[in-house]
Amino acid sequence: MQEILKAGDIFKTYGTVDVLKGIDFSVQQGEVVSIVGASGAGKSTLLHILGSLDRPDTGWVKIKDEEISAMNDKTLSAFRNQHIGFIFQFHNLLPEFTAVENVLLPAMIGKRNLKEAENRAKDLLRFLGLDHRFTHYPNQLSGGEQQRVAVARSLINDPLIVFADEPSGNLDTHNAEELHQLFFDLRKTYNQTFVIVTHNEKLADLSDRKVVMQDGVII
Ligand SMILES: Nc1ncnc2c1ncn2[C@@H]1O[C@H](COP(=O)(O)OP(=O)(O)OP(=O)(O)O)[C@@H](O)[C@H]1O
Repeated sequence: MQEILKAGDIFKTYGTVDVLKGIDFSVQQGEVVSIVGASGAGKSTLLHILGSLDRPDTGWVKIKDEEISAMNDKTLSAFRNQHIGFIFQFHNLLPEFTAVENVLLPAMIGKRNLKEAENRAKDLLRFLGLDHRFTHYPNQLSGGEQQRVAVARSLINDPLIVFADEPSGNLDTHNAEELHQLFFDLRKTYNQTFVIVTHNEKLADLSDRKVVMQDGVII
């Protein structure tokens, strides 16, 4: 298996709080890795740094041999749009855009071929069981469906890796389990790599690897 992400010696302090205290982390292509641990352990902070949404105070992050932690903001922003997908607890869909249009947004920002992107958006929505929802607006979709649109949006640019922060935290048990199954279906069909911060023990147990954090370190 090929290593898709590698990070080392990551430290992060907010004010007087040492949030991350020397983290080493790696992910193989096609792996589904869960990061678990008590509230305040530093999971989201780590995820944001691995996903280039925040920078470490010291340490480095490489995605497919590109040292993203050394990139300037402009280069990093382009790399992020092209190669990294995100799913958050709240889907953050734009209410005035349809399901397909919401999925297309990262492709529009990245100035992709929009006809191709639209076909991919529809393929992804079909894969996620939303073939009958292309022209629906977010307020016409259930919570589980809205989150599946957000999953499709995270995948539109065919990212190397998707980072998810509590993706099922806002869903009931049934919808959460459906969403978790979709991550494994996407891995199986597209060899998609996921790093997921979760408090959901079932998802963590199903993952290929469960990384446990406590007080800013991996235990
Ligand atoms: N932007 C910030 N400014 C100041 N402190 C922050 C910031 N972000 C996080 N922290 C602090 O860093 C610590 C770790 O936060 P983080 O969100 O990474 O934890 P977590 O393990 O994801 O927790 P949870 O499971 O509750 O989401 C907490 O003490 C938090 O208050």
